Amino acid sequence: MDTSNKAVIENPVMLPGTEPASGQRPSTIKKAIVEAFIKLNPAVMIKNPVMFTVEAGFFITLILTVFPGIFGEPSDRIYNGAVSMILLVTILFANFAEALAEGRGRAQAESLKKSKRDVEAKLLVKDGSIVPVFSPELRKGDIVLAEANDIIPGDGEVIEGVASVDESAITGESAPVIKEAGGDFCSVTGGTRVASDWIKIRITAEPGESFLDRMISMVEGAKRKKTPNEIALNTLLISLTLIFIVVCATLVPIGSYVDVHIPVSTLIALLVCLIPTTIGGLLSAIGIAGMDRVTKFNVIAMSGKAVEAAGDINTLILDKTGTITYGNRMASEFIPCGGYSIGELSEAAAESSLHDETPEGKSIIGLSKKLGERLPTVKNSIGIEFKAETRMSGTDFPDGRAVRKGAVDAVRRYVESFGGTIPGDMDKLAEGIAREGGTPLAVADGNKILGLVYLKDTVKPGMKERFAELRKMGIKTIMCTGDNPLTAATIAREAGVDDYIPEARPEDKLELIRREQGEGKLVAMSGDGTNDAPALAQADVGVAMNSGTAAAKEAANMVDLDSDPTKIIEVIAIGKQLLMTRGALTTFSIANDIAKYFAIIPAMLLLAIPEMESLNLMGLETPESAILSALIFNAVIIPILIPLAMKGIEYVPMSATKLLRKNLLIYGLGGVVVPFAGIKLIDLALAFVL
Ligand SMILES: Nc1ncnc2c1ncn2[C@@H]1O[C@H](COP(=O)(O)OP(=O)(O)OP(=O)(O)O)[C@@H](O)[C@H]1O
Ligand SMILES: [K+]
Ligand SMILES: [Mg+2]
Repeated sequence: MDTSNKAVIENPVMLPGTEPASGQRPSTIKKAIVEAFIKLNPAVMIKNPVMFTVEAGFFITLILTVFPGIFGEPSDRIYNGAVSMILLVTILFANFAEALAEGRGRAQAESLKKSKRDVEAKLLVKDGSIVPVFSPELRKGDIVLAEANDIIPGDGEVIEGVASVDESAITGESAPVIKEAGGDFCSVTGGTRVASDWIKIRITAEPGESFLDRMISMVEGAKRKKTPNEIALNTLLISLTLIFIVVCATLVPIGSYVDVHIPVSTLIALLVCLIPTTIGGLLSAIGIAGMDRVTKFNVIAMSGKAVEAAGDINTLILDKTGTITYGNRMASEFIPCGGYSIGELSEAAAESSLHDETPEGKSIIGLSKKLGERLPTVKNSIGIEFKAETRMSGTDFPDGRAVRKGAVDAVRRYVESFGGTIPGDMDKLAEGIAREGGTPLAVADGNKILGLVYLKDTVKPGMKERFAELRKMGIKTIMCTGDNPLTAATIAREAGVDDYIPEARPEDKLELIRREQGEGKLVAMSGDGTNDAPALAQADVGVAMNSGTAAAKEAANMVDLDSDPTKIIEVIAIGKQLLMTRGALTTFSIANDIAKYFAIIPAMLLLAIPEMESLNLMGLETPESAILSALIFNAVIIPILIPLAMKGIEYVPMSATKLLRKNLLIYGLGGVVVPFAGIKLIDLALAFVL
């Protein structure tokens, strides 16, 4: 596979607000200009009622340019033409902003599509033979073989074998990752490549519904739905537009009553200046650019709503293994108790893991082999699969013997239910392991506990600093783990989370989220396992680790390609930025319109009653040039604000009230002052040119 297949998400560690505003390639700009014209189609424009109103104004003034007397009274053809052209440019500017934002996503989608080519798959059929088929023909449930250098033909779960897989086509990360059956590392993504060895994969996605498909349609914006926040704002903008249409229309009878004739072009100019065209023109670009920024951090957000919700998160709940830690819990030591020998323990531990496909189970077999243990035979024995509910796994032998291993409290209960006793030294030894942050597994043969397995896992680096950052943002972090209280406490301390909940079953994780939400909080959840899926679905923002299971990724509304649980920090910042940018530009747009009103109304009156020269407070040249200047300002403010809309307002952690005051001062007051200066300058320039 060539390296151009990388989904170039160029600089994953770039912080929000630091990205270059004008980092557009000329070809992207050229495409956006063409798109801006295509979007003039009224059937497309109607989706944006504010700009559609401007377009209607454009058509009316265009007609007036050709037939100046069509509405009875004669009017100035050149003036009508000027208004008409400025309106056209205003619409084009707004369309350009949207096209530019969409273009970025499309470029990303293109590089993703390159990794989504149809490949030949090795379909395994019932009689064990291999039939070559094309990847689009694969259905959910099909079993395929993927060997070294094969492109994995679809999303699925490894059911047999171990292989290293190069996922750079999707994650941009060049180091191959190990994929194996069982546990939380069994999911594979179509389009990635087997680097060595082989695996058998059960396909889990129907054609066209794969992870890559969802990713492409997301970054392409094809399935982009308006978020609740956008819908609310849109309603406000439509209401304002309707109000101003009524206001401008009523000026006609009022004018004729006092025998003042107001030209239609002037009325339309006034209307366009009054309706919120700045925010109306930039609104969708702000949303698209926000999603795009999330993708830049290697996070695939399945909805804009989730990104916005991230901006208001109060609580972050994290799974431990595979999320805060790397999740390759490896057996590192056998610690016998109750006077049993290490050999007896090692044998029972291996027996209990005969059918256990999880990394934990396999590593126990591995350690046992290393200690020279001969592996017991599997013949006729029955595997008891590990379940998050029972927190145990094991083997039942034909002679009635049952060996189990699992969380210490679970095995204790199991043994006690068969009338067994607990070795006196077990708790102390288990405590020792847990205190070091390890996970102790107790091993039982029938109703006897033979000892413990020491499972080691490593906390991902940099967690403490990142959680401290979340604290500064006012977000509470809670680690929720199936592990025992002591191990949980140690890892919680090491990672620096605010709180932890040990011995949590999947329903406990779900319950915790519901409880927090019940208190009116917005909750984010990071997780990787199938047992995290219900919680990921319930959370307002569910972030699945890319290393996690298909179920987790399916349930979540975001997937972090780097499997970094603290990536939520960037997503939160982007969400806040998105909400702030939208709020600030709305404030600016409305403040602007008020200022334009005061510039244009005196000019209108002057046009009708030239004696009222005292109304010309701004000292504008002629009434016509005053109106055209206001209209030109109204148009050019859109492209001037495109970089801000795309880049977003920089988010600095501070209290909400402080933030509001700051933004009101800058964008509210600024919005009132700027147009006066701008209109005056344009008026001077017009006088100079004409
Ligand atoms: N293969 C296994 N066989 C027996 N017991 C296991 C096995 N794997 C894990 N356990 C025990 O079950 C407990 C719960 O494991 P699980 O992987 O479900 O945790 P979890 O709920 O995902 O929490 P987290 O991922 O946050 O640690 C573990 O702490 C361990 O004691
Ligand atoms: K306006
Ligand atoms: Mg887990």
